[in-house]
Amino acid sequence: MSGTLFIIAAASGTGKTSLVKSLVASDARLGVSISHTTRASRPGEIDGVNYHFVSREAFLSDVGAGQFLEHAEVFGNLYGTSRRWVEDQLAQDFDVILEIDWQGAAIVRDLMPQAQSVFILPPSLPALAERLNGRGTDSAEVIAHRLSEAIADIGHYADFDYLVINDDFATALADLQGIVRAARLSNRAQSQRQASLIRRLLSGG
Ligand SMILES: Nc1nc2c(ncn2[C@@H]2O[C@H](COP(=O)(O)OP(=O)(O)O)[C@@H](O)[C@H]2O)c(=O)[nH]1
Ligand SMILES: Nc1ncnc2c1ncn2[C@@H]1O[C@H](COP(=O)(O)OP(=O)(O)O)[C@@H](O)[C@H]1O
Repeated sequence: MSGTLFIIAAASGTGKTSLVKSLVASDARLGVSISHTTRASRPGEIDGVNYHFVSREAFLSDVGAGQFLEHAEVFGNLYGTSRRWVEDQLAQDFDVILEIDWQGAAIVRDLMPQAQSVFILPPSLPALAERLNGRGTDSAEVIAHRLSEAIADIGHYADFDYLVINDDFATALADLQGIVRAARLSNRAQSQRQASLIRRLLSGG
């Protein structure tokens, strides 16, 4: 049996990082992949905790070396998921969350069709703008760029297995916890079915 892979995506400012942080804190079997990025760190972000902050040259060299499970350019910066970390965690039966954009989600879905994907929606576009402004981490220009992409990002909602609305935070968190629980039960049922099939085949039945 291996761990379950979850993909979580949302337009910038929806609240995915906050939700994933609470989700992971509430569940010892769940870990979040720390992406590599060429984006500059925001005040308060820590290298190796929020992201691995790297130069464009180092990132492209890692791409050439096949280090990323997926990578994409988002808002003019490169982002990528470490292949080794994800594979190791899953092999050790830990569940893994990838907090990635819709392009990365499409790549991972092709590579690992068993991944469970969740798209998080904001309650409204004004609420999204308020959250991006309220976060206080980005310049007006960066915020405008993110908002201008929000509708296009949200347009990819139908590619995902689940939709969660992040209006009330506690409700959205409970929805995510429910999705994780259901996916684990499904994963367990599938491995049990395979195990019993294998037993039957090996016993000549
Ligand atoms: N494809 C891909 N996207 C990523 C990765 N890490 C982060 N992202 C996405 O890049 C976008 C920008 O992330 P970030 O700069 O942290 O801004 P935020 O979404 O406003 O918090 C978001 O959609 C993230 O989900 C990654 O490893 N791969
Ligand atoms: N349900 C919510 N209601 C109000 N504000 C929220 C909610 N969820 C998150 N936020 C706030 O919105 C801002 C953006 O959240 P963040 O997790 O950084 O979003 P994302 O990772 O999707 O860009 C943060 O200031 C966060 O505290």
